[in-house]
Amino acid sequence: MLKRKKISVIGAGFTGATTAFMLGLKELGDIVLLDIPQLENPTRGKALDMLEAMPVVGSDVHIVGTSSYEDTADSDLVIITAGVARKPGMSRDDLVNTNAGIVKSVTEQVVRFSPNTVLIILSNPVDAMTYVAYKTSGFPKERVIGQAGVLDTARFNAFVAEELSVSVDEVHGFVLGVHGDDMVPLVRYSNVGGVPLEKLLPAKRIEEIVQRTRTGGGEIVNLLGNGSAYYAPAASLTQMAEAILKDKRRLLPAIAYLQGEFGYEDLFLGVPTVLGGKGIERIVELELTEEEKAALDKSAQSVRNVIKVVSNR
Ligand SMILES: NC(=O)c1ccc[n+]([C@@H]2O[C@H](COP(=O)([O-])OP(=O)(O)OC[C@H]3O[C@@H](n4cnc5c(N)ncnc54)[C@H](O)[C@@H]3O)[C@@H](O)[C@H]2O)c1
Ligand SMILES: O=C(O)C[C@H](O)C(=O)O
Repeated sequence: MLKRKKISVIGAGFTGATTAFMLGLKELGDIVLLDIPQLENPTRGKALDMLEAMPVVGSDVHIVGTSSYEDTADSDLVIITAGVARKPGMSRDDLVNTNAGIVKSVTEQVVRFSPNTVLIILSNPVDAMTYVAYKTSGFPKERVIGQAGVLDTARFNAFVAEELSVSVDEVHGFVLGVHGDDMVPLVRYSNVGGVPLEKLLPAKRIEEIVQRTRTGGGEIVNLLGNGSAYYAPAASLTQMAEAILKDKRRLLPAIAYLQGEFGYEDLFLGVPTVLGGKGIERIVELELTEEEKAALDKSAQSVRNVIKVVSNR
């Protein structure tokens, strides 16, 4: 019999709990949901509630809630969502000091019990938090990955599908760069059923969709009033988890450590990657126009500015 995969989700708040549930629905493995000791009972309660949903959906997975890192031992994949979320009027970068401390301490505990795991980081500002997890873990670069591009691309795809009234299955966007207002939706590489997007929508409308994508997280923060998005982020984490746990080798945008790729050194940035059993199997370099490269340079600079804050702590 095949051994089930083990997935730990650290942080049992909105994104963590929703992700654990989606992982369960997709029967991707046994799940450990962890939060701080003060929230041990609610965390156990959430996990038990999810476990009781599994017979209804026909998923043979175990789900447990805990505050003890021992329960996460020997995970195949650990997803870090621990940290604070922004409120209206804040930028993701405003969270840097609080979340850097949380991500560092969480990563230390995780790697103690799961030295061979793959890490996916969600906590914001995520490009810099992925850097913190990388430095703290001492893991090889292919096993430390940040989530941004799948979500940013999903937002772009959702807006395009609505605009053209076509299936979301047909829309293939590509959003690279920082998870912030300087992200880079690559319109030239976006298509609908193989037809370049630029042939289907006027440039002005595409630019409006690009702008809405860039500020997509903030749009939800303003609507929610107290917290940030979690359904689409959880779906994005689940897609990445599936690619890794099933060694699917999907070409997805993810935050990866760059050593010369796209002309950047010692930097975590959203780029096209192949995700498979090892984590990041490879980075796919694209040919960029001068304008696209300038936009990616701006993106890289905004990540560097936040990493500087983290490095000087
Ligand atoms: N990268 C992305 O695309 C993306 C998308 C959505 C949210 N986020 C970020 O993810 C983070 C979590 O968002 P959320 O909506 O789930 O927030 P939330 O407040 O609902 O949940 C965060 C959870 O982390 C827990 N936590 C805090 N410190 C911890 C620690 N030391 N150990 C274990 N758990 C700890 C909290 O108790 C809380 O339950 C935020 O930083 C948010 O900005 C990123
Ligand atoms: O916008 C946020 O603060 C949360 C997340 O990064 C998002 O894009 O939804």
